[in-house]
Amino acid sequence: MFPDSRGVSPSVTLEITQYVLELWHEHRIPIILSTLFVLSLLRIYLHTTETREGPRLSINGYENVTPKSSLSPSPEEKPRVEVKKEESEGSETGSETEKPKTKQGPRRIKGDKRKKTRGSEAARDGEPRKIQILIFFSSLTASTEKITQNFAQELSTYLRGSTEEESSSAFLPPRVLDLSEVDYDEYFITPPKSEDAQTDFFYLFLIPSYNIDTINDNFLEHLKETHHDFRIDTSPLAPILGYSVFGFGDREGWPTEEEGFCVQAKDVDKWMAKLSGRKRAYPLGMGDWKRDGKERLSEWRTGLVDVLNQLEKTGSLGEGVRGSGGPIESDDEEEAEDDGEVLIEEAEVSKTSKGRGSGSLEDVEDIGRIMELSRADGSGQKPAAPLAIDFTTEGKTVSKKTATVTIKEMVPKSSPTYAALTKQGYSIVGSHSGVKICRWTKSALRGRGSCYKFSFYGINSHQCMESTPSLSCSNKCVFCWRHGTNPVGTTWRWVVDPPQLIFDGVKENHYKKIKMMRGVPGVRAERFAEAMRIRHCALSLVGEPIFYPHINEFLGMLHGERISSFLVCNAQHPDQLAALQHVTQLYVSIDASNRESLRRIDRPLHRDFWERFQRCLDILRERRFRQRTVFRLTLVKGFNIDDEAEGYADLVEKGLPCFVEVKGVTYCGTSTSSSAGLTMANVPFYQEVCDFVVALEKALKRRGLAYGIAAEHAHSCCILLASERFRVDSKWHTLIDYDRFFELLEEKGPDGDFSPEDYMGPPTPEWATWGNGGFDPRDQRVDKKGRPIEAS
Ligand SMILES: Cc1cc2nc3c(=O)[nH]c(=O)nc-3n(C[C@H](O)[C@H](O)[C@H](O)COP(=O)(O)O)c2cc1C
Ligand code: SF4
Repeated sequence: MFPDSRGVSPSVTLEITQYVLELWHEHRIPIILSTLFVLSLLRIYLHTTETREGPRLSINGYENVTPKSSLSPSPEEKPRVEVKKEESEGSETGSETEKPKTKQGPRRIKGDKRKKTRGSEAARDGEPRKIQILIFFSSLTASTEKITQNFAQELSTYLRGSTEEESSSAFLPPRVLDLSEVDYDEYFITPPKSEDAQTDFFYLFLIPSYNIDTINDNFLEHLKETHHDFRIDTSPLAPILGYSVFGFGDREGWPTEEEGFCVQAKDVDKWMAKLSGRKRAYPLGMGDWKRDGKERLSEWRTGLVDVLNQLEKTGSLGEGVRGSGGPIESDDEEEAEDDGEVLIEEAEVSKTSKGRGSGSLEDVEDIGRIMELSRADGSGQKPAAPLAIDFTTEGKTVSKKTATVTIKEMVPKSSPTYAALTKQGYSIVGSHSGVKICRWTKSALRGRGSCYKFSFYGINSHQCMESTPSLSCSNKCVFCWRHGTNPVGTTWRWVVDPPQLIFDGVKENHYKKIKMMRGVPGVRAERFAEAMRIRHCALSLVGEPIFYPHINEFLGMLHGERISSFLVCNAQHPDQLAALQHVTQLYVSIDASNRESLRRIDRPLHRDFWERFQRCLDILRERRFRQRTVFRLTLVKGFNIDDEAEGYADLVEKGLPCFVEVKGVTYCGTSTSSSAGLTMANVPFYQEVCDFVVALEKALKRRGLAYGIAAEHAHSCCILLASERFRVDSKWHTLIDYDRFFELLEEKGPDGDFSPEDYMGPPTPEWATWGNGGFDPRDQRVDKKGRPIEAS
């Protein structure tokens, strides 16, 4: 054997190797275990000392996160406003050293790479977050530019306070950006990058409209292209916190929106909704720069400041806006439903009935429902003809059962009725009251037309609250759109909630629902602001309002806040009707012209329903010079139209109401009101309603009664006959002077002696009178899909 190059002989090497192997075989287990232990320690050490930048998925409020001193020292962050030019933006908003933290798909076409890591996602735990408002404007003749500068200054003051000490908010000074100078790619393909990854962005736009080629067209084209570019996410601006648009226009040249008023602001609003994933934080505002521009802008700013303050506090834009609670964004009109609209609808009934079938049927009034269920008997077959049911014929069971009933809540939270009603959009207040925002309120907020009560009586639908203090009723009308879901009873036998609780609750819930409309496309800032003041209350929703034992106190509260009251009753409670104090307008539903027909249609619970009905007409007649009385007729083809004009004329002769409202029943829903056998075929055409009204007018004239056809609202198939008492100098005066009504109430009290003529309003507008259709010319008519309908 020769020694190797280092002078070690091979035999020695072999020995060493054998020795090492022996050692290994002997101690390998402890060696492996110790190595694993050391590696684990190392791993733990590295893990605990690593800098973590976990994603922050939701913003949980900005309040108190930024000490004022941390925002104020930099001159850049003082409450100043300046027009940022394209060149100066780069250093502020983009940081080339900032690395994207998540993978980026091959979507960008130009500009910087899209970085999914936006401010909020990259936030370090506990570090303050900031909100940067960017105010974009365009201006050709410089007026918008000037307004924008002032606006930014004001907004800064409102959000940050006017002094350094006060500026402890999360808001950075707003930045004003001229759309003719900014690089669109920097702001409108993705939100800009913030230097510190701690800033979220909020976009505002002040846009004048031009029907000539301007920078607005380039800008809109860019928004449109971005949205349609298949390589870019359809909502690439979704990371911004929200946006809102205000438009300037000139009503002298472009009087209405259809004629182009503020058309480009509307377009910016539309495209920003798409690009931001519908983060409209506040409705589109519009102003005429020569007339109400400043006023509208300041109104818009007030609403905006509310939203921004909420954003700072909660990190959310509030319900109704995408990304913040339940979005109700939709371009589709919701199903028709309101006090005036009697709907044939059944969709919910069977479901609810099934739900109640599980042993919760305790009241005799539910016999109707039981009967329906048994009729349906699982076969799903509809009865061939409407059933004439007098529920009071179940007399024995009635007395037996009601005698044992203890006082309970009308609609307990745990009941299927509660679930069914809330699912349908009602807010249940206390245990027996409800409020729901009607489709006309939503429609008016979007400038798409008000209900017939605007045309006939001057009620602003967007300022109207639809509610009832009693969800229970004593009829089971065949066309009742909540038939089967609302409780029924002949007497009040439930817990009674105090009126103040109901009053506060219905208002609160109404406003909550209005606020949820903030992000809905087409809602106008001006009407939205007005809607935050309820001026009318339609006591009619579902159920029988005068059933509530404290109805007069409740009315007093409404009137105390100058909220008018339109109360609809079913002519089954003469005693309560006789005790009713002043309401602005008192309705009685007249669903048939004779006893048999009334039994078939209203399916009353009271045995003496016809006598009760007659007594109510007598009371109405007595009251006609104290209350503004109205007969409401709902026409259902095959039930109460044919040959009944004479019978109705007799009833008018008996009750001598101030007005007779005639309305065709409205069809809604996928199936018919099967329990009653109603179908679409029972819905009269408008022409049929017109023919009926003409026949009724003739029948009244034949009786020597001075009534005439005063107004119409073809859109909702409704026509108004009025007593000649409301015709002055050959002009109909169906409108109401609400201010005068409240003055009279204050002067004379709720039982005071004053007559409907004392608060008669100005003449009915020409467009609402008979023969002119009745659609509010301020609004845009749309079809069911929201497409504009051209005026014929
Ligand atoms: C040529 C021209 C076209 C206009 N077109 C419209 C229009 O289509 N719709 C509208 O509402 N206002 C229109 N206006 C009114 C402007 O929008 C309004 O004057 C606005 O306040 C101008 O803002 P600016 O001074 O910042 O450019 C137009 C004004 C001009 C001079
Ligand atoms: S009166 Fe009020 S609640 Fe009734 S339909 Fe009109 S806006 Fe709606």
